[in-house]
Amino acid sequence: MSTDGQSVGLPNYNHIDRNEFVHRRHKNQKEEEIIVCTCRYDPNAPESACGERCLNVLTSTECTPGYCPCDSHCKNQRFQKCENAKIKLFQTEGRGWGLIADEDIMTGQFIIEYCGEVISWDEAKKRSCIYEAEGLKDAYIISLDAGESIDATRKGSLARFINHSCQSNCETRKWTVLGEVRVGIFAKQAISVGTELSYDYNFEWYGGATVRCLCGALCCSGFLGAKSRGFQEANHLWEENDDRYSVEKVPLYDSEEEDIASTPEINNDLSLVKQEMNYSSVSNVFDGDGSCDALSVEPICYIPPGGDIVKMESQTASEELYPQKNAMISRIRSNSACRNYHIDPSPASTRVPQYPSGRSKTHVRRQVDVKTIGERLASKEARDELFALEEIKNQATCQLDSLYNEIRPAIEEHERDSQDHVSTSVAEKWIEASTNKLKADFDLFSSVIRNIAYTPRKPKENAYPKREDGEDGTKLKEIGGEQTT
Ligand SMILES: C[S@@+](CC[C@H](N)C(=O)[O-])C[C@H]1O[C@@H](n2cnc3c(N)ncnc32)[C@H](O)[C@@H]1O
Repeated sequence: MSTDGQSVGLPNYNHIDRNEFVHRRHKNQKEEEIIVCTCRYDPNAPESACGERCLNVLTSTECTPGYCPCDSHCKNQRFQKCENAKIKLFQTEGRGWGLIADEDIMTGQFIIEYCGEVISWDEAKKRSCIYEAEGLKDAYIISLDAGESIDATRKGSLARFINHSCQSNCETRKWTVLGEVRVGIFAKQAISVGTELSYDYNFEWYGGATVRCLCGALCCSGFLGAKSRGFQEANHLWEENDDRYSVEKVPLYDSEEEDIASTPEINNDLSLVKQEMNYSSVSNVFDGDGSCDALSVEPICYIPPGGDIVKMESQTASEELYPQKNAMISRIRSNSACRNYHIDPSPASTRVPQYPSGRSKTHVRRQVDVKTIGERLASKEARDELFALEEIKNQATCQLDSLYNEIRPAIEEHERDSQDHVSTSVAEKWIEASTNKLKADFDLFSSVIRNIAYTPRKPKENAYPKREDGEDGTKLKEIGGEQTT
């Protein structure tokens, strides 16, 4: 990467290429936790070395060096080997620094890791207060999960300079690397050299500042976080020609403006915000993640000089403590696994319901009782045919279930991110397994019907198991009576 010779005015931060753990040590990955894929390197097929079909890739986990069967050919160690795309720092108009592609980038390509200090959530809140008090305007904290965040304010990789866009060309994804979750920036689409990189911060807005978004996209929502529920509930957005109220003053924090408190009143020509708000600075915590890439903003806290942290529950409280300023913290609403493959989630999630904990429910189907039906048929050929077809059906069901479990994280992630396409290889695998299952079902059921209709039955007394009612007619009812519980 290069800075185009423009290091003057660069923010003061330390450049790092690896996360630094502040409140704990990096996990020591135990040998039994290492997942070894089944790929075999074939010099004639480069994709064989941990490409799209690699089990680890499918679960957003990097292969562990020394354990991958493809050894040095393994292509699934992009974070570890810093296989970054060529990118360049540049100065935007009004949004501070940004990054542009310094080469053509392919869809799905890993661009760079979002590195910083890994801190606890409490520490993130504390720091955001401090940054706020120090007057820092830009937010660099992203949340990893409910307990931890990455703060790239003081130490970080170049990913910290990627700006938000409502029509982004990148996304953040979480990957497990050597036992730790890491966040990477990936291309959502092909990106030509010279194009600015951006991702959707997906701010969740809980109150406080309204920050004008300067992404310039046609579909721009006007403010950072404007699409979030919190923002929409708190700020009535006025439709064109809606003149029930005239709004004279719509104070906004514009990221271009140096001194927010001295910003003149602005007549906002985008969506008019009903209520008057104080100018405020965005506290410097944000998130970047995949899809996701959600930047959530919530009121944080105020540290009285020498005092304890006070949680700001409402704007009123914050106004008292920080006249003209509201502290906010933002976090990624991030994926647990990335979208390395794309699949329509609906059939799978319908097929395998989940407990709230995320554990799969066993999907119980009351099946046609092939054994009972077979035992009651007089013809051995008919019985053998039924049992053989039942076996094929069971195998197809097992295959589909294990495939589903294999790619479940991705499917769930896909559901959250509403991706509109899936990778061909996974889609093909899924379609093949589903088709096999449907065909096996069909073959079995049609064989049952055919044999019941055309095969002589054993005399009632020899029938097994003995039925209470002993009526042959019940068998046809059973066949048609498959139901799901
Ligand atoms: C992670 S930093 C991005 C890098 C930043 N531009 C810099 O110079 O360091 C996030 C901050 O950039 C600014 N920003 C990013 N995208 C923006 C946008 N679309 N509109 C307005 N400000 C934006 C906001 O101040 C935000 O808090």
